[in-house]
Amino acid sequence: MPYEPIAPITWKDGQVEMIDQTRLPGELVIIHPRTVEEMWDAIKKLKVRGAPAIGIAAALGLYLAIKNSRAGDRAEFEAELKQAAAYLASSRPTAVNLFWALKRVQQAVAAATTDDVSSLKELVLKEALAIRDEDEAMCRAIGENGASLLQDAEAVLTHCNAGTLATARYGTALAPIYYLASRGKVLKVFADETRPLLQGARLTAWELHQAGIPVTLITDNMAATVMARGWVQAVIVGADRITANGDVANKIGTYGVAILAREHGIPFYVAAPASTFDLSLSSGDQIPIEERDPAEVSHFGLRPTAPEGINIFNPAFDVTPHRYVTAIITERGIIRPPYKQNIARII
Ligand SMILES: CSC[C@H]1O[C@H](OP(=O)(O)O)[C@H](O)[C@@H]1O
Repeated sequence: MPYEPIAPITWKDGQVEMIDQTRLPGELVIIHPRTVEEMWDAIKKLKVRGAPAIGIAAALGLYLAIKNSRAGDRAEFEAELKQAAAYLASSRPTAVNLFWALKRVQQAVAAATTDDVSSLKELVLKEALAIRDEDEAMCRAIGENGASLLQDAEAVLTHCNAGTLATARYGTALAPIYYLASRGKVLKVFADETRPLLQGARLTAWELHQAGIPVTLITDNMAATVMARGWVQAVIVGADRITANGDVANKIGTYGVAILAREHGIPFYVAAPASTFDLSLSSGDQIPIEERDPAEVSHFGLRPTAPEGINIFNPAFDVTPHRYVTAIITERGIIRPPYKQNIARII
């Protein structure tokens, strides 16, 4: 039986079941957000994180917000739903999947033929679960589509975590690695630790090790040496938002890895579902970049690693210009330059 990567967020026995990713790799802790406020907090604090997983969490957060609604009619119900969507949208600004999912659930309710509030409540949950199920299928397809690009490689480098923990299951950047492994082609993976929150060390290394895939953890400043020594034949990363021209917002540090890959003649692949594309933005300089608590940079847990009172810059994402992107792997196929035309054709 091929290895089945873990699903980070599901709906089971009438409640959200979610891995608290801030507790990994030391402990596998399952939590059950019961209110929209608890879901907002889980997204904000990266208990659930990764663009597709954030979208699923937001959609389920909408259901938590309205499941006990006492709205007297459809108009009141839709007003409550809109208010909850605005609240969840305030949790994190960069991953477009969050906004895409909130909009999709609201549109499903708007298109409903019933005015019965109980039926509309059920519809919200049904749409949230459809988003989750479809994301799992998209990740499988990304795995299959991406495999053709990696099948001749021995090792790849990845940044942050775009694995099963960032999606419904299987991941985006790690999906081709899981797909190939299930067919007997086991790639080696070099995982950037990915400061400051260490998604690579804590999450990518953990999930690949669980899957029996040989993973080597490196600090972010080792990527150049790994490439210079010829140890990797490709780089593959996820994305939080891709604009109409193919610019890619992803975890801070991705842009630097892309430049290093270009310098070393190594292909730089981005893996993402269609729900990560934002065609309303023409280029990456329009993408809102989340800036987080400076303490994430100045402390290692509770231990200060920088003097008090200094300036700290802590953007959670950067933007890689499309010119550094070799190809974008989606569930609909592989998109190559010229990106503006080919994204418009495929997405
Ligand atoms: C498959 S989307 C993964 C994407 O999201 C991560 O950001 P965060 O951990 O802050 O949610 C990172 O940018 C990953 O590449």
